[in-house]
Amino acid sequence: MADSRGMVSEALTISSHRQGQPIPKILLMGLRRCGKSSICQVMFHNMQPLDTLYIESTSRPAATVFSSFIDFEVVELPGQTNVTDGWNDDIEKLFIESGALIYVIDSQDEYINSLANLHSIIIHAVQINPQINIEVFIHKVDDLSEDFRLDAQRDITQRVTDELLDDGLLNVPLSFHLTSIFDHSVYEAFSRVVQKKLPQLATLENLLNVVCQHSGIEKAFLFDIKSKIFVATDSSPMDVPTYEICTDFIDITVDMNSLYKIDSQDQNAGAKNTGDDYEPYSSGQEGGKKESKPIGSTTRLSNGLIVHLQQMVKGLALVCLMRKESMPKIALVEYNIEFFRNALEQLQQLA
Ligand SMILES: Nc1nc2c(ncn2[C@@H]2O[C@H](COP(=O)(O)OP(=O)(O)OP(=O)(O)O)[C@@H](O)[C@H]2O)c(=O)[nH]1
Repeated sequence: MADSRGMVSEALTISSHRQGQPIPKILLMGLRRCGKSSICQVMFHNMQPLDTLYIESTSRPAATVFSSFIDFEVVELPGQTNVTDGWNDDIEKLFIESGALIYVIDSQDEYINSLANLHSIIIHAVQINPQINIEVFIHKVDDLSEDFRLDAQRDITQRVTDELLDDGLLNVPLSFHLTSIFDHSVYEAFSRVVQKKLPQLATLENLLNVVCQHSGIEKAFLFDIKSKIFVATDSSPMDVPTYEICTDFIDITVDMNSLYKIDSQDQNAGAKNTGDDYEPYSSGQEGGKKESKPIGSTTRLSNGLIVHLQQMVKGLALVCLMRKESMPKIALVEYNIEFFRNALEQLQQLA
């Protein structure tokens, strides 16, 4: 088995590059069995949460390219990797290339060792790259009651920040998220991590605000269809049920879309184009992309709300919720969304 330095070197070797530059990384770290591989498999490889019970322990670094508005590479380091074990150029390079470090803590286990490990990693990481966002996932909270979750979050936050204060580190960009692969929390947390690294976030949010205001839309999300990470949303308040409705609607639309998938021969014959539009995530390699074939769908929920999904650029979809009164204006909604799509295309070209 490779030692820690070997692991770090290997993580750099498997990294992807675009136009000669390394793709910005999101590091995924944590002690063994804390749930790192499960998060990656569920989010980026469509694994069912219960199937993660059979995942074998990771012994080598693994990389997944997350291709969204801008590209990221999620690099998982095996639990036994000790990046604080001596200093070398590879460790420095790894932290410099990383925009965020997600540290996963198993909340169902004794977390004292995790906190000590996290502390030494933060000290190293911020020394090398003060801009790196440290994102702590307090994970596997599905088995904890609401009170216990909040207690765990309070306790972990307090201990981590106190220790950093003792070391004179006051301004570490540090966030804490309660997560589980058995609900939407891990998607929301990952979305927040990605959003912090999007230079275009403010522009995207403003654009979404304008679309909502002029189209009678109550809430709009710009989702990455494959991972269900939302890269932006408008400024109206967000609640979990709304988010869940939108992500479930993506699943339904994609499933329906696959049911009525038309093969390339039919397309050549001029058949209506409703096929699958995105390729699976590549594992650290740039894969050949299929041509984009937009998907879209609208439905009315039992509570009267309308959900509308329209695919935008690069595997992104706009999912919005409207009141039924907006339904007669659906042509206007689509017209405004078309403007939004054009703006996205322009932003993407600038990126
Ligand atoms: N209850 C619960 N169990 C989870 C969750 N996420 C992962 N697990 C379980 O935790 C165990 C370990 O998950 P892994 O993903 O293999 O952990 P890892 O951090 O990749 O482990 P190493 O590869 O050894 O470093 C598996 O049995 C998962 O089913 C979660 O959100 N809730």
